Amino acid sequence: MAYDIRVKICGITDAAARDAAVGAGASYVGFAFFPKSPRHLTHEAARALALGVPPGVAKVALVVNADDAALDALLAAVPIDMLQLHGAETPARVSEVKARTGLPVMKAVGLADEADLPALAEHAKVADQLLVDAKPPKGAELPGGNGLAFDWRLIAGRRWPVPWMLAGGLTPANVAEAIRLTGARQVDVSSGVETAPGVKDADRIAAFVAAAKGG
Ligand SMILES: O=C(O)c1ccccc1NCC(=O)[C@H](O)[C@H](O)COP(=O)(O)O
Repeated sequence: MAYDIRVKICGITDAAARDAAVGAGASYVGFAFFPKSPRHLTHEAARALALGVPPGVAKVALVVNADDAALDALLAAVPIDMLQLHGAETPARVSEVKARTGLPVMKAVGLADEADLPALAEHAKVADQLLVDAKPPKGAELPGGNGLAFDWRLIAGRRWPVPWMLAGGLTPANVAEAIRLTGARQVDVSSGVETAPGVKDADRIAAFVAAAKGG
């Protein structure tokens, strides 16, 4: 049976991956703007990729603790539909970014244990969506996109008053079980559809979307 699960393919770095994501039925494509990331894009590269995304597929820009000048420059250069704040942004900063940009904002919150859950509730008061992700290990280079899962039982049965997306260590092999355990209606993947950091694989993207949608 096929389910109405919405999929985001994050960290797209080339046209082949973008087209694979769109062709497979992804609802969102994510572009990363974080220079330490193997998925980092220049504004020029992102603009070219974004212009090839059809209507109906949301273009998400992932930023980390971006200041106003960085956001202004990004949005002047790249046609974006949603911002994903993936750093230590506070709820107040989420509100500021929404007001300044006029774009919907998805706030990523990393989970390792129960102590991390209140941050989700706080951000749910201001963000348009939540990205419920694994907390990066101490000292990690990247605040996300590490291919690590958290214990999905932490959020089983929990709900927030805004749409949310499950992320962290998802793969074509485990995404159906993750959806079953958590009740997620949206899922996000980066590492799990790559052959190497930053190198997306079209077959893995297709397999992930099919597995997520129950097909
Ligand atoms: O992907 C990156 O390199 C990255 C860099 C800085 C902040 C976030 C980053 N990625 C976030 C994601 O790709 C996803 O939204 C999420 O963390 C899941 O990633 P993965 O566990 O690799 O599927």
